[in-house]
Amino acid sequence: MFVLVNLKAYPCDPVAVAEAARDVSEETGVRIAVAPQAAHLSAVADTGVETWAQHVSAVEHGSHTGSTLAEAVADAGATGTLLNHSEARRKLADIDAGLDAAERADLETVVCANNPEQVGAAAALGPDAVAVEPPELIGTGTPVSKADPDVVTDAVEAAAAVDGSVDVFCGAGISTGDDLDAARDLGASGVLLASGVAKADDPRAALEDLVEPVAE
Ligand SMILES: O=C(CO)COP(=O)(O)O
Repeated sequence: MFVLVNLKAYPCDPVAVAEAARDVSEETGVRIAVAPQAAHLSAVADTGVETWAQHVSAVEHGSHTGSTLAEAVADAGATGTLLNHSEARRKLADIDAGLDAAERADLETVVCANNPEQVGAAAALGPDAVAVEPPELIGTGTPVSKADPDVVTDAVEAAAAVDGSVDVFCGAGISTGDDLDAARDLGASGVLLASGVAKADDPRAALEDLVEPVAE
C-alpha cells in the first residue's frame, strides 16, 4: 500500500511531518510520500522523504505568470504530483495537459476524482493512478473505506474496465490502520489522506498507527 499525505494548506510544520514520514517509511518498509505546498517542496525533499507536488499547471516554459511549472517542481525534488482535487477542480482538458506536463518532467501522477464515473474518465487519460475521494467525507474523519465501501470497489472496477495498469487509491476520512486495512480489502493499492496526519497532535504516531497493518 502506498500512503500519500496531502498537507493541503494546513498550518502544520511540513519538515516535521516529512521527517516523521521518512522515519516511519524506513522503519516499516511502507512507501510513504508527502505533498506539501509548492513553496515547501525543496525543504521537504531535503529530508529525504518521497516528495510530491499538490498540482502542476498545464503549461510549458513561457509566459505563464502564477503557474506551477512541472519542471520547476521536479527541480525542487518532487518525483510525483497530484492532479485535480475536489477542492481545486480542473477541466478534463487541463488534467490531460497537466498529465503531459508531468510526463515531460518525469513525474509520477495521481489524478483525484469524486466518484467512480470520474475515475473511469480520469483512467482514460493514462495517469499512473487515480484516487477516489467522495467530497462529502473529506476532512470528516469518517473513512470512505468504511462509510461508503461501494465507492471504492466501483472505482476499482471502473478503472480496470478502462485501463488495467492504472492503480486505484482511495481517500477521505482515512486516519487509522483499520481504515487502511479496509481500503486494501476493497482493492485499493494506496490511500490519500490529509487531516489525519496534518492536523494530528503527533503526526509520527498517526503515521505509525496508519501503516501498522502493512508494516514489514
Ligand atoms: O482530500 C483529501 C486528500 O487529498 C482527504 O482529506 P482528509 O484525509 O482530511 O479527509
